[in-house]
Amino acid sequence: MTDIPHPPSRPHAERASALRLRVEDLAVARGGRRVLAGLGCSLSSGEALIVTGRNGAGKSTLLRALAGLLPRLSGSVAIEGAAEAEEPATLLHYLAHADGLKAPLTARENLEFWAQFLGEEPDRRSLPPAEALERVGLAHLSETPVAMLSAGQKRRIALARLLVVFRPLWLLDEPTSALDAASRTRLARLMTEHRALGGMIIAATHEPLGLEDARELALGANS
Ligand SMILES: Nc1ncnc2c1ncn2[C@@H]1O[C@H](COP(=O)(O)OP(=O)(O)OP(=O)(O)O)[C@@H](O)[C@H]1O
Repeated sequence: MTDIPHPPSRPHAERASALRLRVEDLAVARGGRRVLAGLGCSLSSGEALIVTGRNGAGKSTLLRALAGLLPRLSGSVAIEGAAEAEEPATLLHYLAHADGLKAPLTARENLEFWAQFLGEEPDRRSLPPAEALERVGLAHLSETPVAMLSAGQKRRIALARLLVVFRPLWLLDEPTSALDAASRTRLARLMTEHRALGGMIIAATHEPLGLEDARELALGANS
């Protein structure tokens, strides 16, 4: 077990509970073709939004645009209630299709890397890497190089990354990909806990995620 103390509470933690994501008239193109147009939605602390639609409908495109990884043709994405100094990118985690892990490093080392890389604002809701691994049921693989893990185990470490630095907005692209039934149950619990801490979740999925009271944004009618 890694002995890393919980970081102290900071004002950042208090502000997060009053945040609101507001998306207005968003348009995004991929490969020169308009994929999303006139899209609007809003999300407050504790709320979740499920993004659905057929293959190619634009779910990943939406998440990438919200994460600031794709330029907008038009429209706006704002996180209201954040301090001026806080860039939107520092208020969110983006879980992509790729797990973004360093194969030669152990599960624990990967999480320690992310905790140092992302953890510029200590928050009492951030978990030490060892505890984050426990929460995804991988404490026993803490010292195993990621290169030796299965697809589902890697996905669970990528999910543990969300826990080592608290960020209010989770953007999850098919988060259950490669997860077995027990891991899906754990993920549902983690999402419920994140919402209870004042977090917001937008998840693109083809499957039920066990997110209670989540609203749905169905893409694809005109794409
Ligand atoms: N890198 C890219 N370059 C050009 N076009 C792309 C690129 N990635 C996706 N697209 C196109 O953008 C559109 C939306 O793709 P996107 O990946 O957002 O769909 P999706 O709803 O997430 O699909 P899936 O359910 O298959 O994951 C598709 O028509 C796709 O062909």
